[in-house]
Amino acid sequence: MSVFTPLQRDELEAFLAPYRLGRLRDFQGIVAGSENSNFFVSLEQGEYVLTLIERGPRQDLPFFIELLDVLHRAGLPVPYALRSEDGDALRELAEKPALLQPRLPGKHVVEPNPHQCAEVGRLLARLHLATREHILERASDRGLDWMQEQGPSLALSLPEDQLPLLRDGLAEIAELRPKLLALPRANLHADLFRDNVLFEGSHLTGVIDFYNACSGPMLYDLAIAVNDWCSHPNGEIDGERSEPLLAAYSALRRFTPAEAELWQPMLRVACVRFWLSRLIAAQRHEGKTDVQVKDPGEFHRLLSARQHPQSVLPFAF
Ligand SMILES: Nc1ncnc2c1ncn2[C@@H]1O[C@H](COP(=O)(O)OP(=O)(O)OP(=O)(O)O)[C@@H](O)[C@H]1O
Ligand SMILES: N[C@@H](CCO)C(=O)O
Repeated sequence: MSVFTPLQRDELEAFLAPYRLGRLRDFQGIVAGSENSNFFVSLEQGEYVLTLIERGPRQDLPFFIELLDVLHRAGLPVPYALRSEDGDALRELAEKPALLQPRLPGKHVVEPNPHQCAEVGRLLARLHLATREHILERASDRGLDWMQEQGPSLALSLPEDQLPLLRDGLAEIAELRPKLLALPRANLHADLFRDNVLFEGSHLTGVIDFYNACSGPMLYDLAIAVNDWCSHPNGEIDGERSEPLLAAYSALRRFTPAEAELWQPMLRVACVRFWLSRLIAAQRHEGKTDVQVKDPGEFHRLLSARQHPQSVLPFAF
């Protein structure tokens, strides 16, 4: 189970008291998730999620809190940091930065249908439209520079037959970097996988885990989402799911010609990013049975399949 920092009931009760949400009924470590420690917390006044931040620079936490406040005010179904009676959103528990957020309803979908994919496209467009006029600047700590820095040494850990694909991916990123960075920008979720979205039936009820959020090209968010939501097991894109996702997005924000031109490379960039981060996580947690480690090989398959165009951006709509 991915709870890196176990909690005692009395330390949790002391932490929760300043929120004035009533007595602690129950709490439980959350198995899903691989980066932070999360707990479902049941209090007299409702259901909440406590997150202990395990990774990443502490100085960025005010950015996440502010972004979620902006998105919450824009009516998006996101968690946001509750304030203690002293007005503090970011506190400390077990020597880790800690946030208490409302628990959102719904469940993750593993095999999304076209309607759910369209909901994801709409959600992303709303996120981008809510932030693009007043972008909260934060460079991704897993952006293009990070890929260029980490890629070559991680490539050495790969089986020889996978090496050329990663090397080509990194070379393409180096070549296209100025064009990618010139694309229209907003705030991005930058990790919109199925396990970060909640649904009740076909209704999208929550988007969680904004700890990779950053500022950057909006197209990158689409590429990350299409790769995860719309891929067949062999890595190829399923048009039955990608078309509704992209069409629902473009109904709210039209793609530009530059975005249409860079769509295929952007899908590959998003593959490289998660291939690398999964390789790092697999090395870091090797041999541990209590940490959820996602398969890096999935992004090898996706990147192989992305060598040939399978999806077109509907920019001419
Ligand atoms: N606000 C919330 N409402 C409902 N459930 C939540 C909420 N926050 C987290 N969860 C649950 O906790 C799980 C883990 O949360 P999260 O994805 O944020 O963890 P993480 O370790 O940061 O994950 P990841 O591995 O995706 O980076 C989610 O899959 C979800 O089931
Ligand atoms: N969503 C990521 C993990 C968190 O960044 C992945 O599936 O590799």
